[in-house]
Amino acid sequence: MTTRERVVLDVDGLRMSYGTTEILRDVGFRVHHGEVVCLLGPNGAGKTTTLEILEGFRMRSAGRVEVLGTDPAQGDERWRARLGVVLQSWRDHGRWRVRELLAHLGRYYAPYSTGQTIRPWATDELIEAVGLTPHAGKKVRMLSGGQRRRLDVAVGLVGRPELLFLDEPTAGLDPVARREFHGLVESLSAQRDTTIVLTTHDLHEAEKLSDRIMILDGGRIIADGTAAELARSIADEDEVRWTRDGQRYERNTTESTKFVLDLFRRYGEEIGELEVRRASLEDTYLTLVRRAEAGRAATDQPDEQHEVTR
Ligand SMILES: Nc1ncnc2c1ncn2[C@@H]1O[C@H](COP(=O)(O)OP(=O)(O)OP(=O)(O)O)[C@@H](O)[C@H]1O
Repeated sequence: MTTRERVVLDVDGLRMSYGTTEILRDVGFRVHHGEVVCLLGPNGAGKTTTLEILEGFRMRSAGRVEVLGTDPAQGDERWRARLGVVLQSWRDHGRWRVRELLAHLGRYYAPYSTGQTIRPWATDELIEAVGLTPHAGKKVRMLSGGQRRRLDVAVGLVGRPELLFLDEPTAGLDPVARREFHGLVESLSAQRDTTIVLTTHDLHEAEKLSDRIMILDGGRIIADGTAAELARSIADEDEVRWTRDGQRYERNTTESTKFVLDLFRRYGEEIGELEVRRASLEDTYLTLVRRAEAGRAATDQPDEQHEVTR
């Protein structure tokens, strides 16, 4: 078995209720070593709940969950040290300075170093990787929102995790910070050592970063595949548009590459303004969620919600 085939996350029949409200009804998926998987879904679909269950922070109502071969409900410190978590909400360490905080948190991971993975990540190197070098000596409460988010990411990475959970990691980041964060995820993913599960509402980000996209809606995974596979599931035709002799043409085809090749063979340089358009991830996402919601509309009854603490 290659490492790429190793199952890192194995979820089957996962259910979760808050009081009488069932949030997750039947969630199932697998994630393999080295994959970057993005969990999409409308507000309130249960993405954070799912991540919290996988991270061992929240107890599920039913179903089978294995994370790095362990049920998170029984995960010990050694298991936890192999995970990195970037939560949606900030847990305050306002009085700490950035470098001190990361060095302090890093010490927890030192006993879990292995021959292959030196833990923790060297503090200044990590600070550099998340673009916080100019702010390394600042108190956390003096950081801007985006700088805090970078620190959140550093906290998630300090133990050089095998499996990294990122809950809306780029919320609040400016375009430059967002681009840098994407570079960081891409470099982690290129090494194929870190498996990454992230949630985002930025579909461009999802498409750019992930090997696979899962859409959670109505308590179930309603789609699971690459962005191209999901697009094919709603429309198996691409739209080809071109101009010739000042005239505009349009054609839908399932074999756009062959079609364009034939077009050039026939008309060569007469062809101008060629465009091949596949359903975007946004088109696909909206169609799949609308379809799923339409399917449920007749049967769903709104429930009362009760707060449940961890
Ligand atoms: N502690 C809690 N007690 C009761 N209900 C909760 C609790 N936490 C979350 N919920 C409810 O569970 C549902 C799913 O919440 P969750 O935060 O998992 O969704 P999400 O998909 O991450 O949403 P978003 O995209 O808005 O972050 C929501 O309806 C939310 O109100």
